[in-house]
Amino acid sequence: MKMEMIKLDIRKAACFLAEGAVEGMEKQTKAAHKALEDGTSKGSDFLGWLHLPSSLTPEFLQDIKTTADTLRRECDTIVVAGIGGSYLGARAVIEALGNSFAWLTNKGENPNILFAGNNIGEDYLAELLAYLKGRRFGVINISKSGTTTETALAFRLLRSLCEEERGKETARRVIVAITDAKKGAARTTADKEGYKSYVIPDNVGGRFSVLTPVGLLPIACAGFDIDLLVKGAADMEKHAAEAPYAENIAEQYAAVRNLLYAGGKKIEVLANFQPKLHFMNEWWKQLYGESEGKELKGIFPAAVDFTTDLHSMGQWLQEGERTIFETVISVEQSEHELRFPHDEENLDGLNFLAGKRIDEVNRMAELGTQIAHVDGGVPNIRIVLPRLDAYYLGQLIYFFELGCGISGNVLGVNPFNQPGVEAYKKNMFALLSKPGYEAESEAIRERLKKEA
Ligand SMILES: O=P(O)(O)OC[C@H]1O[C@](O)(CO)[C@@H](O)[C@@H]1O
Repeated sequence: MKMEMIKLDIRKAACFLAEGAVEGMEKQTKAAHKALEDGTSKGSDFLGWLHLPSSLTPEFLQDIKTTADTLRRECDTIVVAGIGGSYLGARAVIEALGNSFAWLTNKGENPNILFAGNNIGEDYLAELLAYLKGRRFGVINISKSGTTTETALAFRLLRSLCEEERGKETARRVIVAITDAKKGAARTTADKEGYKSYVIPDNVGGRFSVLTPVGLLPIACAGFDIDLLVKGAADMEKHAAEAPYAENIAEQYAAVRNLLYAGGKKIEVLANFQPKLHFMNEWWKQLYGESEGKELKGIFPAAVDFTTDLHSMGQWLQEGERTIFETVISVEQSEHELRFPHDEENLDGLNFLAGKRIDEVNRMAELGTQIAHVDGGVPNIRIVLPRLDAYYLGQLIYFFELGCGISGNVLGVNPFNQPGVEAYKKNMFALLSKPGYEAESEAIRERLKKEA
């Protein structure tokens, strides 16, 4: 199979900017990229993702595959417990590569991968436990900090059911922990129980961790090729390190989005025309949202699935407030071939499409949308993938990560922290009277009384 590089087309965005504006960003963008390479960027303790793809050894990847084989042999269902960066990357890749109806059509060749620990929904958890009862299930418990409430809660429930259903000894073989090297509940339990465990490197933040065991183990468990995924990322890493500005797609993306933002485009809408990319949207939203939304700055990352959402959000996108730009992930080739059917009666008047590839119709929907939105005042960036496979997803992941690091530096924020996430946690713990939060508990109760 011929391997190409994914492409970025910024022409329909650059036409909304002053002539030469993108070229004029070269110095600033290159400096922002260099700050990552030199380790002088804000948040430079968290640059472990930058050369991660090229540093993953065959031995390390083999170890992940061996663990995945054990889980695949011993489980018909694997629950991935994690939230944010501790599950979105794995889910994005698994859904992009998998059959859309995998959980219905699966005849046992692959375990079903389910996700938990990403909400506090009592019904969700109760229904999950009811489903797992009597099944040969295993758990991958993922938490960098090892202290996240949502994940810890799910893990308590899953571990106890797993031990109950499968016995303590088997549970030890089918529970795997991916967490900090030393601290946190997930680490302590894993060491005490003798679970197989992997370390999330200190210098890789959750949202940049998909190419660590956080993403690689669930993806390998689902039966997908992690060697190819990592190769795609490593090839993009090499491209980005060497390419001049005009050809450097991560730099170009970072430059254009910052220019659009400075010109009043406060919202970036990531769009796809393949339903399988829905969770890629979700992963991207966390990556850019947590990295740039701080110090009262940052593009708001929104996302849509087309053509589905053209029938719900299409009106707003076409004629709403002109503060948005669109970034479309475009896939050139689909994996199956299916043609538009002919109908004798032609009641819907669609026989003019009969015999055409459905993909061709989708492509025209994509082009028609681009023309309409650009005419409606929405700058458009296109990212083109030859096909949806592990190799090009690897490229896409690294492209987005690097683009994000560079873009955050251009914006002038620390792209690698997320202090704002603590605010809700602090209030929730105060409301639930967590030991150590006595003063906060009292203050928040007083406040609620006054506001009642
Ligand atoms: O892996 P952890 O430590 O459980 O964190 C999960 C997610 O929660 C956050 O820390 C926010 O609270 C994210 O940055 C992270 O991806």
